[in-house]
Amino acid sequence: MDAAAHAYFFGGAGREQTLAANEHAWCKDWLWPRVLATPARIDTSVTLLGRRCPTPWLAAPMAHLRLAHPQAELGLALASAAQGAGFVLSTHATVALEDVAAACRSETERGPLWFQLYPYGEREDWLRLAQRAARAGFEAIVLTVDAPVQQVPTRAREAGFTLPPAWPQPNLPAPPPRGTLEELLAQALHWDDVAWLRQRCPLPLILKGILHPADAERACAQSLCDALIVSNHGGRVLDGVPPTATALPAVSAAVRGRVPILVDSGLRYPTDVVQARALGAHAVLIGRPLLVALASGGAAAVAQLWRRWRDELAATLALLGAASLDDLPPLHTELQPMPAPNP
Ligand SMILES: Cc1cc2nc3c(=O)[nH]c(=O)nc-3n(C[C@H](O)[C@H](O)[C@H](O)COP(=O)(O)O)c2cc1C
Ligand SMILES: O=C(O)C(=O)c1ccccc1
Repeated sequence: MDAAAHAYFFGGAGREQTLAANEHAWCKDWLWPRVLATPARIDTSVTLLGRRCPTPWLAAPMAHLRLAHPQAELGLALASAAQGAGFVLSTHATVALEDVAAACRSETERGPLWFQLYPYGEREDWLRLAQRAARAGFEAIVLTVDAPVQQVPTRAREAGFTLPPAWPQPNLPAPPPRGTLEELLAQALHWDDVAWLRQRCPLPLILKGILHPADAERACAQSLCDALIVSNHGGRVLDGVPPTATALPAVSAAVRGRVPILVDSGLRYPTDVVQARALGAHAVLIGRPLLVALASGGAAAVAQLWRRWRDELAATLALLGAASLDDLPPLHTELQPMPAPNP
């Protein structure tokens, strides 16, 4: 991949403080292992929106994957489906959503297949695209709400990143705003737009990009979503916002079990998934590690990554004495330093 594309994929907003903090924040609480308690069998599955998922992770929606590898979104989706991982297709994908759904259909042990929606154009344009995704076989719409205004990552700007001419983007609801601030502000989504879409959307609606517990409370109180994703967009939108590991417990407390919570940004090891789970998330999305795999070896490398993650998650659970993710104790109570037991 060329240097400018690399800067686009791996960069963040501003001075990349949030980008850096995301990864570190997953290692704040210690995992307390249990000995002589190894389960005979480990189950890595979770239940999400009434569906059994073989693994607790999905590939995060990422734009323009053809820049990373010619197999692009098709390779990432197929390898994910084959390894029991979920996949979220970006509005800015370089492959038609129908082709992605068709490629995944024959995988029997696949994870959830969701479509990420950027609400360009008019409300009817968003709805038409959601209906198209439903017809193709997608199982939910992920509405990204955290990036009404977004700039190209600092290092990508410095590297002069631009998309090649005639770049394929077959799933746009309408032409995206060209990028003047006035245009972006005028097109920004508001709560009443979410309510409008939710009433008409043929699929479960998931809000992506919640960090503030008050926003989570509002989404739940007004029944505006079927699930929400705690995300800071991998540190790409507003530098200086908290890492998601910091926001997650507060969001989880605000949600009070009303909807399932997913989280992304900075998860790099299966142990981070255990931390996320213990802090209140039901499942996670993984972004850039999959880009590394896709760019280095296409679908085969992605499949290898997911297999390694599943093995490592199973090993982690075994060492914690948990037979499944449902069997884990909550981190912040049981795994904080505890008073020494009486001798
Ligand atoms: C290159 C790139 C493109 C992205 N494109 C989108 C997108 O089109 N839609 C979206 O909702 N999020 C997009 N994201 C954000 C990811 O879905 C996700 O929130 C983030 O990458 C997770 O953090 P991680 O990369 O640290 O795992 C993108 C992220 C990257 C790195
Ligand atoms: O780069 C991104 O993170 C992203 O979400 C995006 C937004 C608009 C166009 C392409 C990607």
